[in-house]
This record gives sequence, structure tokens and C-alpha cells, in this order.
Amino acid sequence: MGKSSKDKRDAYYRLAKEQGWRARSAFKLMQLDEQFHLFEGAKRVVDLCAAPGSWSQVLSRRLIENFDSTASSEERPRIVAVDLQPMAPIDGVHTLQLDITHPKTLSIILSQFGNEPADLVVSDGAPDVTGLHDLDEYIQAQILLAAFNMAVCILKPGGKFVAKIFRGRDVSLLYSQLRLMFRKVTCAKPRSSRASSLESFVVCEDFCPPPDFQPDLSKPLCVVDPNCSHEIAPFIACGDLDSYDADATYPIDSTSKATPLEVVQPPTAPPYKRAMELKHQGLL
Ligand SMILES: C[S@@+](CC[C@H](N)C(=O)[O-])C[C@H]1O[C@@H](n2cnc3c(N)ncnc32)[C@H](O)[C@@H]1O
Repeated sequence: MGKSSKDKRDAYYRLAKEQGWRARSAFKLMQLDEQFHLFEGAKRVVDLCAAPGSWSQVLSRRLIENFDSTASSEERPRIVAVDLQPMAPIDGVHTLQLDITHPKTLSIILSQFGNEPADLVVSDGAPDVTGLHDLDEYIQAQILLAAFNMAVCILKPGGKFVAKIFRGRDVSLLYSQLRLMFRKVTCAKPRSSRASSLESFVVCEDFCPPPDFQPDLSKPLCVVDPNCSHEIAPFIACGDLDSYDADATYPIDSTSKATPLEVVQPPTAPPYKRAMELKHQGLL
């Protein structure tokens, strides 16, 4: 989040800075949790595609900070965050700079939990947008499938999976695929996600793989059985109606001290860093 590049009247952008969240997406996860109680009883959680880390911050604040400090350290919630990009540290979160489409990533995540299964897997994965619509949509779908394949290898029966989707043409095929593994699949739109965007989140509850299912990343679930019926997932708009509308702009309160706030977490390794170094040296 830059200091001046975003519309300062975007209420969630301002709130994120005021409350110390690294990105406004933190509100999406909190509103999903309000609706679906995602964190209830969650002890082992994986945050896929986690950088810059606002979802991991939410997990840390909700799970670690509410943890009864008199309980044994065995019971302390464990959070593993994975991203291609490096992430600045977050209390109680183990960060891994890895590719979720790479099969080795799975065993590294599981080793963080002593090979115990996880209660919750969340994924807010998105590619760097190229502007070529079909290519962007394809890569987004691949990230979602990679997250889904990871989730079915990581989750315990009854576990939950939440992932960002873009409601495009083939979304009903995706719902049927998810329904093969989860008893309940809902498409949820948090109030902090702009209504003008196709972005939504699939909330998959009660992981119940078929009895003969053997998780195996060498045989990823990627082709939906053409005979499989198409599903329509129930759609839920979540987030308190009193909370800010992500598509609206709000006047800045002129009575408050309207001082610009610093960026909560500057990028750790931005792609433009090298260019800036060269420019300072007069080489560009
Ligand atoms: C919208 S951002 C996630 C924001 C994050 N949930 C937060 O709250 O700060 C999408 C992230 O997906 C990551 N990503 C994309 N493809 C990935 C892959 N194959 N493996 C790991 N991370 C990936 C990107 O590096 C990017 O940081």
C-alpha cells in the first residue's frame, strides 16, 4: 500500500493503515470469519499466497493473541504462511518463500505441523496481472487449483478451505469439483470486496473426501469429470451492513488530525528496487 497512490477516500484503505494492517484485504478475511466462524477451534492453519501478510496478521491476532498463555506450548496455534515473495515477520507465523504449485512445498508445510493435518487452509492467491484477460483468468484458475490440491493433502476431515475466485464462465464446474471433497460450498462476497469486481471467495466447510481418496500431488485434481453435474453454490454477501461499502468513497473527517499515515509494511523486495539503485548511481 503506497502512501499516495490509492484513493484516500477508500474507507478500507484508510482503516487498514489506522489499524496497522498491511493490506485492506485483512477486512475480507475478518468479514468471512464473522459469517462462517472460520477460526473456531483452529489450531493449525495454512495461509497460501500470503504476502504482504494482512491475512496472516489477522490469523496471528485472532489465534495467537487470544491464546490462553497458561496452556501448554503444544496447544499454541501454529500458522504457516507461504508466498513466492518474501514476507516481513509476523508474531507466531512461520513464513515460507515457496511456490504453491511446486510439489515439494507440501511436505515442507506439513513438517511445520509435525505431519499433523491442518484445520483450516486459506488462499488469497492472485497472479501479477498481464492485462491479457484470458491469460490472467487461466493463471488465476491454476493458482486456485494448486491451492485446492494442497488443501486436500493438508486438511483433516471436517477441515475448512477458503479461496479467492473470480466468478467467470466456468465457475459452476469449479463448485462441483469442490463439492466432491467438501460437504458445504458457499460463494461469499465480503462487504470490503468491491461489488464492481468479480472477486468472491469460496468457503468450503466439512472436508469429507471419498473413502478411497488418496491425496497425491503427482495426480492433481484438475480435470472435472464431464459427466459431473454442474453445481450452483449459494451466494452470501457478508459483513455488517453498517460497515463501509467498498465501492463508495467517504469524505475525510476534517475535524480529525488528517495527517498522512506511514505505510504499515513497506515491500520487502519490490521488483523496482534494482532500478532505483541504478537510478541513484546515475546508471539509469
Ligand atoms: C492478493 S496477494 C495476497 C494478499 C494477502 N492475502 C494479504 O492479505 O496480504 C496475492 C499473492 O499471491 C502470491 N502468489 C501468486 N502465485 C503464487 C504461487 N504460485 N505460489 C505462492 N504465492 C503465489 C503473490 O506473490 C501475491 O503475494
